[in-house]
Amino acid sequence: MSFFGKLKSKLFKSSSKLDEGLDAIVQDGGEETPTPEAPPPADPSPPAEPEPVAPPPDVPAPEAPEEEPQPDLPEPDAPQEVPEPDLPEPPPADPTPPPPEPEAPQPVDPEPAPDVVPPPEPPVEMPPQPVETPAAPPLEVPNVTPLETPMMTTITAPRLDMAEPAQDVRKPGFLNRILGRSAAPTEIRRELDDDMLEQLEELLIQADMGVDTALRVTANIAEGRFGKKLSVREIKELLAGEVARIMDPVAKPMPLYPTKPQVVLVVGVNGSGKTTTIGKLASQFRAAGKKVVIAAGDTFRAAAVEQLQVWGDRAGVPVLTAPEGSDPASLAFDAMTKAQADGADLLMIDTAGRLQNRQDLMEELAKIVRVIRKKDPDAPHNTLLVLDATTGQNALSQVKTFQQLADVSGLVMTKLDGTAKGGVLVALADKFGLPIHAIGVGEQIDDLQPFDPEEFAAALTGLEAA
Ligand SMILES: Nc1nc2c(ncn2[C@@H]2O[C@H](COP(=O)(O)OP(=O)(O)OP(=O)(O)O)[C@@H](O)[C@H]2O)c(=O)[nH]1
Repeated sequence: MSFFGKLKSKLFKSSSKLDEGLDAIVQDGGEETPTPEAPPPADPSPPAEPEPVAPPPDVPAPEAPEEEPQPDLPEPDAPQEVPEPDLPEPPPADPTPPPPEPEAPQPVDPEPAPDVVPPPEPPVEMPPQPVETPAAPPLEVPNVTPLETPMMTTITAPRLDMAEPAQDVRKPGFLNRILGRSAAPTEIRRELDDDMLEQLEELLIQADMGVDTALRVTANIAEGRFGKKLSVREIKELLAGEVARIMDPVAKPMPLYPTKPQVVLVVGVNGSGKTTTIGKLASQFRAAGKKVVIAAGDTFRAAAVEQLQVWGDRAGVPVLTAPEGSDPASLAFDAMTKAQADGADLLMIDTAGRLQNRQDLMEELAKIVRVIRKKDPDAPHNTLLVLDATTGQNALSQVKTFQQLADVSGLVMTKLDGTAKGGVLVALADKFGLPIHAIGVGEQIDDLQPFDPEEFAAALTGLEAA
């Protein structure tokens, strides 16, 4: 919940893009319909109405959840014994289901009092959910097991079968009452047809999910729902469910092994966030009690080395450097020797990211690997590819390229904060199935989070926390 709030706010650009797009799609040809059961939008009171269907007439119905679907009969409450069919007094010309009592102050009031008394009920629209304790453990620091258990999600995938619609934004609250509209909760729904599907596909492509993934996702959403009327909320839930389903298999923290030192080679194009990510990871591992050594393998750029030293200081981890222009493989060898001598748990090796000269880079990486294998034939134990989310679809070609250059074992996606291209992560998962170990959501040392598919899906689609 706390993490969700943080991630959601970090991913606001992606989610608002989808949000706005979905609103526009549903409004385009959609029509206002009463919300099926109109549960009160997330409020602080104990929910009293467990009944899934058949909204009670107007009575607040404090308890006594009617057990059968007949809404017509006015509750056995004292006051209105009168027939009064099912239409409550504020009839906003609806189809069938009686509008479920506009201002129903839910929990409290002992007596009905139809709609006279506007209860104070604060006009909460979005749940405030501001501060939150960071809670979520940083980057999984699994213990010594080759195949870590992600420990994070318990797949609560928002299963949707359109029966659990609901608290769509439009809340018939205070303002409506003041304006004299008794405002039965309504929401716009649009029938799912070819046209709408096409618009959805388009929107997902724009959100950087890629054509193939967008087509697959929309096809899954459409399955069994063609011709049905869907609200924005329902579409978001369906979408989030699909995204989570794709992402779930790849959400894996970086595995830790008993080997000492475990060698982590970090690759990626210049500027993707390698240095920053190494610093963040080193800090998290150190906080978890691991002894870490960093090797500044991008010896071609003095600035890169300096930057890594700054991060090493922040993380409280030693950084081994070599003179500018020296052989990175030789530095890696020295670093390996030192890490072994020091009994370090982890050796993280930064590398250059000059894709302009792919051949040179390939040889350089291959040489680093060759050299460290003289010390440990199994090294590197992880090869992390760091990708910048703001590059959108370009991240896909970077994965392809680096898979040719190195034996990529997992991904870290940086800069998910402040980009509208977060959907590319879905495309990556769908296309390559490489483990996503962590996501970068800012420039601070603690802005690296474990990847949680459900939270990511909810944040990406703009779904409110349940
Ligand atoms: N907003 C945001 N910025 C990030 C994130 N990760 C890295 N950055 C920024 O991206 C820029 C590049 O990050 P570096 O870590 O230097 O990237 P690099 O891959 O090491 O780049 P080179 O040293 O040029 O190879 C820096 O300004 C970082 O602060 C992130 O998750 N969010």
